[in-house]
Amino acid sequence: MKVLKFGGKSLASGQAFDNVINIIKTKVNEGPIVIVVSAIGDTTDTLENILDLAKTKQDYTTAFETFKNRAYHNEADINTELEVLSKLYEGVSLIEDYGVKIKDQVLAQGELISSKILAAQLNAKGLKATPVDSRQFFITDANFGSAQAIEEVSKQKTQAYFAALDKETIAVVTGFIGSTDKGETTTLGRNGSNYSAALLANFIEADELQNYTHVDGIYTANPDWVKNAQKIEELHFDEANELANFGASILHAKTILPLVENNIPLRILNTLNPENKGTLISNKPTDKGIKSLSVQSNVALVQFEGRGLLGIVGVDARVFTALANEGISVGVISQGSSERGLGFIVEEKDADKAAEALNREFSNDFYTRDVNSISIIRDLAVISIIGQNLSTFDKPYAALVKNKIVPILFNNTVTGKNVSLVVRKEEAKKALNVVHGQIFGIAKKINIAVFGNGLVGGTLIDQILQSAQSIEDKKNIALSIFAIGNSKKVLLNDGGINCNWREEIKDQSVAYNIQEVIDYANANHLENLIAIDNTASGEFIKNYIPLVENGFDLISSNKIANTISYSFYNELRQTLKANHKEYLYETNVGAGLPLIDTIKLLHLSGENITKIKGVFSGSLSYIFNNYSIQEKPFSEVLKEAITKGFTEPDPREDLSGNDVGRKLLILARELDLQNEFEEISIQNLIPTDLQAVDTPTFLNSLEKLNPYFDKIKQGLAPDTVLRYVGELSGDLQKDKGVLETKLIEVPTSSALGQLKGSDSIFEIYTESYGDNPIIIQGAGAGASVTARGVFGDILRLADK
Ligand SMILES: NC(=O)C1=CN([C@@H]2O[C@H](COP(=O)(O)OP(=O)(O)OC[C@H]3O[C@@H](n4cnc5c(N)ncnc54)[C@H](OP(=O)(O)O)[C@@H]3O)[C@@H](O)[C@H]2O)C=CC1
Ligand SMILES: N[C@@H](CC=O)C(=O)O
Repeated sequence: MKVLKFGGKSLASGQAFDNVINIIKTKVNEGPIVIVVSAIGDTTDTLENILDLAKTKQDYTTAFETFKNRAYHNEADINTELEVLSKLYEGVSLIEDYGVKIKDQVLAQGELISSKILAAQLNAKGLKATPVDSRQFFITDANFGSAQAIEEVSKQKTQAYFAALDKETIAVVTGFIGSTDKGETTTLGRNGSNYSAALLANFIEADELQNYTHVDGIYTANPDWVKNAQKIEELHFDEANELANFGASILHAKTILPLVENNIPLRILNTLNPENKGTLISNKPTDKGIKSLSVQSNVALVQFEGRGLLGIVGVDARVFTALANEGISVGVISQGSSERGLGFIVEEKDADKAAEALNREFSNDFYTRDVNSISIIRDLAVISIIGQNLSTFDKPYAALVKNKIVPILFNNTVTGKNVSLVVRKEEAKKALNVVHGQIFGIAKKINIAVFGNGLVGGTLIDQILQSAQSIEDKKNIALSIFAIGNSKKVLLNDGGINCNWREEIKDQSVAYNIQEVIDYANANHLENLIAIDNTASGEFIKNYIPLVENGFDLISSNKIANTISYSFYNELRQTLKANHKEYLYETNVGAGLPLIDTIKLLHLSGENITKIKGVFSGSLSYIFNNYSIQEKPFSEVLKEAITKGFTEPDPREDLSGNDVGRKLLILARELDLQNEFEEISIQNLIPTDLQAVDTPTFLNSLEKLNPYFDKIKQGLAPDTVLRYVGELSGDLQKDKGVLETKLIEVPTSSALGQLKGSDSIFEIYTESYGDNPIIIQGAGAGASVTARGVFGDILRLADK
């Protein structure tokens, strides 16, 4: 025998109801079945609302008429139930009050109607079915509203009923309701229909209880909140019990126990997807480990503090007695060993009542100043990690802090198998996703905002979109670009921007400021945030600190933030530290070459770097490598460098030597030198008349550069070429180094003279390496190598 239980939602819509009939038709061919039903759809709420209208002397009759006229009420003879309701409502409206007994009688009509309608429908489809009022065999205590079955007598009556029932007839039994031994109607409380089904399965020793819901089974987290939540195939009774205790809405602790007694498996199934095998809960051992995350929203923290409470016996007892007297249930509890304060979680609706009860109880202690405050923090949520012990809690906790979510409280259960975190309600969804990703090893989602979609930024976006799937497959990291911003507009998509971004940015982008992007990320609960600066803007860097303070890690190809004042450089790093955020900028020197990381590691390991010199600029390398040996005008070679994407957006940043100066300064600061940009000796290669004009004018006047550079070239000695070099020297153990950039003449046969294309070369001299420097050489400019370098920074951050 199988017991099939159908919830209210399964019976509410046409499609679901048809599925219910089809499921029953199929199951009845496989063996004997008994059906348990809840009230249809929102019936229970509606009946209660009408009751309240009647109590408050409002027009309850219109609402009751609407209820009676529901189309599906024509499908069975439910006059008795409607008559009972009519009388009860009339009585309540007369006396303007009702008690729990009346309420139970009213609500019970929902299940009675439901069982009649389903039985009638089954009969109409040629199956033999009868509605069964469970009040005749579920005998309960008199705890109206949340009654408990008296098992022995209920079992006997149930078995007697089913023994007498024609074996061919399908019983459609009302869930949720019972009666006292005096015949008064009771209801079985929250999840009552599931409890009825479990009791029935126990009493008739069913082979399985199949609970048809509107979801495919139990998930690792609520799939409405966590997109990649996974269905759990099998659970042990103990694990299901834990889940039920922590508020999994499908389960209720008291529904598991009757099944455990007779070892009856419970399968959670979906009426709308009956082919799915759902979740099986049985006594079969399952892999140990974390099973699920649950969230309890709408809770508040009551904080009770008193300096005079240390060592006083009985304070906690008074607190909880005062709450118990008000019928207030307490969740997470926290008390430090100092005994100076006690914090506990209650449902939001009970918070004021709890505070009032404590104020009353401790009024005298306020007077003596032993108690000094009772306060409430509202709008909280509790996230429970079922199956988590503290020994492996470090990663989810660190991930939360990294995402700027610091739990207000956390505790673990005495069994050591569950951890509960109290967080702000508005952070709950993000927190749930962060913890879920960490615990279940499901692709860690990285949400990226790219600022600057020019040569480097645009190439980076394309690279990310092309590689995202393979990175997710190989590294379990899901990269999602949720924002692309330029100097005027931003394109936003919390689900991830796709390959059409160039079109979309034209049609769908909007004017913005940085706070709007931050607000968007928060409103959409986006976790693991990275902001990437691919601009060359001195304005944009003003956004770095707000971004860090709002939970973003930073990556930049833009060199400005690292080369303005040393005080900003320090302030940024302090902000990063205070907010547990990272800033990576490997492409600031040598584009995609691994230079900054190498210098950082050498310095950190205590290696004494004595000098760094070389050709730092990819564009100037390209320009002088070619101009020195080709018969082309300087302006033409410069145009080639611009077209190939080697130069800065304004190429004067390169020709002025500033870009090389910045790179030198960035390396110097990696060595803890505190130089300022103004202290760099820079040879500017731009004739004075072209230094102050705007960028378009300069770009239209490139030929004016030719005489200046021709003269330099003509002065070259035989077998020499021009190279623009940078050098960091001096006593690098002191506060400041000597930084210099200049155009020099080198033998064609020398290492520098042999450079080709846009190659940069960096010679790093250290104490251990002596006269043989570490040499790093390779393409020092170009959108694609630079974007690849930025991509490397993204993966470094994502891996942390
Ligand atoms: N090219 C290379 O080889 C290397 C470049 N870099 C660095 O990469 C960065 C980008 O260079 P590149 O792609 O060539 O530059 P581009 O000029 O091609 O692109 C710059 C982008 O930044 C945007 N932008 C400008 N100001 C702002 C602002 N205030 N807020 C938001 N967006 C802004 C521009 O928007 P709009 O179109 O609206 O103006 C544009 O989308 C530079 O900092 C450069 O130093 C680093 C290493 C190597
Ligand atoms: N314009 C720069 C690009 C990289 O920083 C250069 O030429 O090196």
